[in-house]
Amino acid sequence: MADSARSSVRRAAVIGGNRIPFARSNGAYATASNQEMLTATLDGLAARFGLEGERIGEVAGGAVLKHSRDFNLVRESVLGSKLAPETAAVDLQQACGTGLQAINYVANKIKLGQLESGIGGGVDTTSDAPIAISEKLRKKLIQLNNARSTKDRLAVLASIRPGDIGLAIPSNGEPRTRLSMGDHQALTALEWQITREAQDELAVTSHHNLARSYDEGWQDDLVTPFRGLERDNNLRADSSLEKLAKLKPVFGKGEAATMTAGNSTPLTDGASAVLLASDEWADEHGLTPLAYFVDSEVAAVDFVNGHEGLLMAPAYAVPRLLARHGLTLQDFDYYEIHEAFASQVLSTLAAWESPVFCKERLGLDAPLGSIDRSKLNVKGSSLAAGHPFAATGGRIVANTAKLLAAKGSGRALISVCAAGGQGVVAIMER
Ligand SMILES: CC(=O)CC(=O)SCCNC(=O)CCNC(=O)[C@H](O)C(C)(C)COP(=O)(O)OP(=O)(O)OC[C@H]1O[C@@H](n2cnc3c(N)ncnc32)[C@H](O)[C@@H]1OP(=O)(O)O
Repeated sequence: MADSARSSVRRAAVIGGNRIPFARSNGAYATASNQEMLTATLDGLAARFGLEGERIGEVAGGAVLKHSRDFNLVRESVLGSKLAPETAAVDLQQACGTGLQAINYVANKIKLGQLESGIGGGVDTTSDAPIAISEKLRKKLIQLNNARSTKDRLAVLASIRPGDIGLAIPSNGEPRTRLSMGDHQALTALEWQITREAQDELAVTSHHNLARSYDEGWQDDLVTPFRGLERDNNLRADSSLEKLAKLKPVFGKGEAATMTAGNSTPLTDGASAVLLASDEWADEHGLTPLAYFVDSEVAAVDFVNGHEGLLMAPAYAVPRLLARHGLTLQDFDYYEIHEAFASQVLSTLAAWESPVFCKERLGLDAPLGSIDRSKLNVKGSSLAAGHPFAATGGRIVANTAKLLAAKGSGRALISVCAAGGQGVVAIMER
């Protein structure tokens, strides 16, 4: 057991996690709701760990895209599940950091003695996205609802102009810059001189690693079949550099146009959940922890004024976490870096290797240095599995816990970039 895990007064044990297979949007789960997917995932966890009818301390989770009916999404999912109805639940949201933050929330409460057991996770669907009506029409409808007389109601109705009638469809854009996340990242990739070839190579490795993990039975903890799916349907086991080289760029312009549908995550639907507990609770339930959730850090960057790339916050969060634990970037057996885009991973790694970035932006005397790339996303990551925003953190933590358990002992670094210029990172150990 590594020092930082041992020194905690109470540890947050990761008992295990699961997820439904992830599906490309508008496909297998086109008619599935967030609640249906999260409930199925919670039921999967309950069945696997004998939690049916059991009161869990708290379930934390969320979705990035929510309908107004989903204001209490996690609690409603718990009520629909086989967990005891007395299980409390909370909704959290930090864009793609949601799942990892939910797990961090539960882990911290366990460490503080506020919880003995908890579940952290998340769900998202871009197929069942919440389409709203235009702002003007919405305001008129509120006036209509508040009108006290028929005359007032008719007056409001008469004031509605054809131009007021419209839809507000959620987009992948940053509200303050109006650029999509892909277009933002294309600029960052150019800044760090990340080539199309290097991005495609990372994408192929992700597909091959995930395909191998299925072949070797690693993904035996998925909740299957779910709506007919047995495995992530974005996975292309036959992915190759030649096939990826044929794809046209979809983000960025001119020399920034290096990102394609193949080296960017697809829009995805899915859910994940992870069971955490104190050592005592695990013992009482005859469950053996796979690993421990040691600590987490969050950072934000000023992308609005162009001071930093939108998805570069993990590059800042990781050194803070390393400093708190007296660790170097090389002190890890596994690196799980969420592949929002291949170039996001590569820009982050390049920044840590850069003496200028590390000195001027991180205030370090020496660069953090490079990582052993054979330890990176060894069972594939979001490029291959897909990225249902809030569900990615749970996928990564559950996978990392299994990796550490299989190895017997070791330490892993997790990094997840998020919209709004934020990043959530964590350390796990066994
Ligand atoms: C949210 C946060 O907080 C932080 C983050 O994570 S940031 C990341 C958030 N996520 C995103 O921004 C999603 C980005 N992705 C997208 O918007 C879309 O998937 C996209 C614009 C990149 C592509 O959309 P699309 O064009 O509908 O994709 P799709 O039709 O599936 O693929 C286009 C072509 O590429 C091909 N293709 C895709 N992946 C491939 C691969 N790995 N190998 C070979 N071919 C591939 C497809 O077969 C398809 O070919 P055809 O046109 O011949 O059918």
